[in-house]
Amino acid sequence: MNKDSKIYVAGHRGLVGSAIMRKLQQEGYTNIITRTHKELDLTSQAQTQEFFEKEKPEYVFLAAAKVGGIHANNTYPADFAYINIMIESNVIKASYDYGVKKLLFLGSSCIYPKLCPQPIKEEYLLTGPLEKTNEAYAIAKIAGLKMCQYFNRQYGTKYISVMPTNLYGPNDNFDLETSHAFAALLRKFHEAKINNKPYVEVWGTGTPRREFLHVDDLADAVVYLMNNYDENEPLNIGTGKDITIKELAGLIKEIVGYEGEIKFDTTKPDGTPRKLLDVSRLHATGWKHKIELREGIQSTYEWFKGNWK
Ligand SMILES: NC(=O)C1=CN([C@@H]2O[C@H](COP(=O)(O)OP(=O)(O)OC[C@H]3O[C@@H](n4cnc5c(N)ncnc54)[C@H](OP(=O)(O)O)[C@@H]3O)[C@@H](O)[C@H]2O)C=CC1
Ligand SMILES: C[C@H]1O[C@H](OP(=O)(O)OP(=O)(O)OC[C@H]2O[C@@H](n3cnc4c(=O)[nH]c(N)nc43)[C@H](O)[C@@H]2O)[C@@H](O)[C@@H](O)C1=O
Repeated sequence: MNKDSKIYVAGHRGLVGSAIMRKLQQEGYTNIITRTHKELDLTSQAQTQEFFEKEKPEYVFLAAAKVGGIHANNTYPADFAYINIMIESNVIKASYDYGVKKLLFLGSSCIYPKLCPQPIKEEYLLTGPLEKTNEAYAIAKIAGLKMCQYFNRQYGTKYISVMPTNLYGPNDNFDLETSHAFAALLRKFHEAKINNKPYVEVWGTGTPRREFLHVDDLADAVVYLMNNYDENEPLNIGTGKDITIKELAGLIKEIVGYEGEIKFDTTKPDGTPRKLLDVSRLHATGWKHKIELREGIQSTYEWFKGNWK
């Protein structure tokens, strides 16, 4: 990308899209175009085609999607499959039709089989059954990354796909029903502290292991990869380190300064037992994360206290 290349960030107000915006602006990119969901519904083929025809972006970061935590994924599988497949199909096809030079597609670590060997290498894709709580979303994301590869093969496009681990940071979704674990736990411990609640409820058994990456690191990685990665194979993005949900809850509790108890609600699902990414191919590109988890929790908590309402 040149500093004046026309860059479309789809989903620019979300957790990932807003971090990509900050990164591009910091690095001096001056020609970024955006549309809110209300201005452009990417599930509409007609609206998407019209937008690409008019704007003709040169580079596309596809960070618009229907996203949510374990409960949302498990409750609304039709929405997760339908909306994501529509957005991907429309943006990928319009990018081809209107000559986009390069597109970066955001997948997710949940595309890998539920009981994969750990750490998960990119080649384990489609080698076993998926985790049921997010199967619909995973199927949609697999369709997206495969479609990128098929367009590259048939039409010679330059589409790359990345598979990030669980993300957190500013502009996350803190709704307790639909959010991911990190955001929910940060809010729960904060509210329990200010309301003097005797305990915080953590879903599931606390034994599942997850890998957490700060979204500013993710944005740094995707801008770097847009400029430096051209392979057809999807690339994992993570830290290469994981912890249990119980350990995460303990860390957040400590950083928030909450002194009550933690209770586990085992009526809630655990999801996949472990999904630690193998990041050796990512490291071989020359990129590595910078923000460690403790520091990331601290800065996200500061952001949350100042910005979340
Ligand atoms: N969060 C995570 O832990 C992870 C996220 N990812 C991937 O990163 C990407 C972004 O996720 P994240 O930032 O967390 O999600 P968010 O929910 O924070 O943001 C999604 C964005 O997509 C927009 N959007 C949704 N539907 C439409 C639509 N029909 N038309 C136009 N825009 C739409 C939303 O706009 P609006 O707000 O106006 O509705 C919002 O800006 C996704 O592809 C996700 O799979 C991958 C791994 C982990
Ligand atoms: C990124 C990834 O995110 C999703 O997968 P997930 O990692 O299983 O999602 P999660 O972050 O919501 O939960 C992680 C773990 O944490 C536990 N947990 C404890 N307490 C709370 C809690 O209060 N809220 C939530 N949501 N989970 C909690 C929860 O029970 C589970 O064991 C995919 O659907 C898919 O969208 C995807 O790609």
